[in-house]
Amino acid sequence: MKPMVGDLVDFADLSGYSSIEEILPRKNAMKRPAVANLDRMLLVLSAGKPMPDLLLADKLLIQAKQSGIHPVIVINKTDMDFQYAQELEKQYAYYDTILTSAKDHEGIDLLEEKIRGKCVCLAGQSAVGKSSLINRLDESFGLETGGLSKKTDRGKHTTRQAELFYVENCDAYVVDTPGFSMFEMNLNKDEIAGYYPEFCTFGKQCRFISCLHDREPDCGVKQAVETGEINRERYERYLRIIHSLEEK
Ligand SMILES: Nc1nc2c(ncn2[C@@H]2O[C@H](COP(=O)(O)OP(=O)(O)OP(=O)(O)O)[C@@H](O)[C@H]2O)c(=O)[nH]1
Ligand SMILES: [Zn+2]
Repeated sequence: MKPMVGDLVDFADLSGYSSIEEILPRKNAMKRPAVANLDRMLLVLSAGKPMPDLLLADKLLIQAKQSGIHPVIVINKTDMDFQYAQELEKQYAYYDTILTSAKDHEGIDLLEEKIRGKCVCLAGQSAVGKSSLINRLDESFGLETGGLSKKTDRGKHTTRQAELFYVENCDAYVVDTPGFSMFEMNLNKDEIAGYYPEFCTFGKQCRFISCLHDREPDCGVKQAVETGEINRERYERYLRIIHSLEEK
């Protein structure tokens, strides 16, 4: 077994260095970012540049739930577009969500509440502000942060590897991870809906137990999309995910 960030290990203290003797059993592990033993995954979205890739966000939320890790959505850069930040919050109304601005030191108290006494990772695209938020938790970390590429308006991938920090005033372990955009899911299309908290409520009204909420008649989820109880954009991205899995 290869060690992962977040692993608990038995180690031997040798002169000048330590050697891992055994990796202890993991309570969970995620593939992307590759981190073990998490209590929470903090999915960081940007309300300004770079514009959030919400398909990636939805896939990461599915992965967290599949791994048994509670996701928290952190909508950062609220100073750039507060209205859009609120729109995102609405779109993810079924999730635990906080609004922050690492630049203006806003919402850092909420972030502290979410991580207190826990082991968490910050995940998401490059340049959404993961390292900046960790710096706000303890300025002595002095993590390097990066701007956006002028050409593409995308992040520059400043953080290159996952790294664990201990935040003393919250008694929390926080993993900073490199931003990424590509994400392949290893799931069957009929499993996906079960990872959408809003679908679980309305799916009970579907005529068919195995309803994929796609082309089936009398579908509770589709009805809830029509009445606005389920966010249409979330639903349309769900269809993109299951159709891409069908093609595979
Ligand atoms: N306006 C604004 N800019 C921010 C905020 N948070 C971070 N930034 C800026 O966004 C850029 C990227 O921040 P990082 O903290 O490096 O982002 P990251 O998510 O760690 O990026 P990677 O390490 O590439 O994955 C930097 O120029 C930060 O100063 C914020 O709340 N508001
Ligand atoms: Zn249905």
